[in-house]
Amino acid sequence: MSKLRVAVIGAGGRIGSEAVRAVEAADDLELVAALRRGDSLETLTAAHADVAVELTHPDAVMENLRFCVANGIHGVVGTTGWTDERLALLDGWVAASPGTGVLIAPNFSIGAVLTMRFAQQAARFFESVEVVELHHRGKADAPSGTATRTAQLIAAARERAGLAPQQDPTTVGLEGARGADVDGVPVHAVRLHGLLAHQEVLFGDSGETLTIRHDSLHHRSFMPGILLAARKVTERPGVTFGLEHFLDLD
Ligand SMILES: NC(=O)C1=CN([C@@H]2O[C@H](COP(=O)(O)OP(=O)(O)OC[C@H]3O[C@@H](n4cnc5c(N)ncnc54)[C@H](OP(=O)(O)O)[C@@H]3O)[C@@H](O)[C@H]2O)C=CC1
Ligand SMILES: O=C(O)C1=N[C@H](C(=O)O)C[C@H](O)C1
Repeated sequence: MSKLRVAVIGAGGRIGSEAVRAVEAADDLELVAALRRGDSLETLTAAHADVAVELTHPDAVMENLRFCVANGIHGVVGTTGWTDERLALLDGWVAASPGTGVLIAPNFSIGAVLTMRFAQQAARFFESVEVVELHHRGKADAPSGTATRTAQLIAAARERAGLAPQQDPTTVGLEGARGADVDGVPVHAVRLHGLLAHQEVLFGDSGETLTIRHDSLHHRSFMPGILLAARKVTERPGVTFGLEHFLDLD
């Protein structure tokens, strides 16, 4: 059987370089291109890539995806910075390229995907909830894509359960002291040398708290998710948001 032809865009980066090694090590995948900043996207078509793994920067991801989708190259996207406007744009491109699939995963690590799922399950049982994400100093953006997604999923679960919005009677003496408001869920971002990617979801109610914590200690933690997505995205036309849709979690 012929191997799936995979390219990595952002191959010189922290996660991109790990992805290059992971694709090279996979028996059923062939690394056909490894693009760094400044490399031409035409390399992807010249290399007949089936799938492009996009791991660059929020400023670069849209142009890269526009090119891939227009050329029928499936996308596996880890780059952050997703907004409703960006998703609508991508939806339009994909609609014009039938059969092409794009998976956007706020987090490729299985533990982080489970954290989001567990947080969704817990959300309706607790009066209050806050998210703390902690990352390395080189991170491009704040809050993390994972924290934003986690907060959105929690907020939706609370709303479905008919929970009242969280009240915060605190007087804020300094702007930012209570974090960012993501759909009513406070999200706090820590940037610390020595860390990689970590998240705590803190739930509280009368006389008890529940903390769900996940730690990515090495970029290897994202590789099984990336490889799985590369293998499955070719069978999933359209835009999919979240690796959980490619996993059997139930
Ligand atoms: N979904 C997930 O599970 C994960 C997502 N991420 C996300 O992935 C993205 C990258 O993270 P990280 O690896 O830490 O960042 P890095 O800065 O280490 O790597 C990004 C790389 O992309 C390169 N680059 C920038 N623009 C382009 C372009 N147009 N074409 C090709 N290469 C380009 C950069 O080049 P240069 O160095 O010259 O700027 C850099 O080498 C971030 O958005 C991050 O949040 C990270 C980890 C896990
Ligand atoms: O920049 C990172 O490092 C990470 N980015 C993603 C995010 O913003 O959620 C995933 C993971 O947290 C690592």
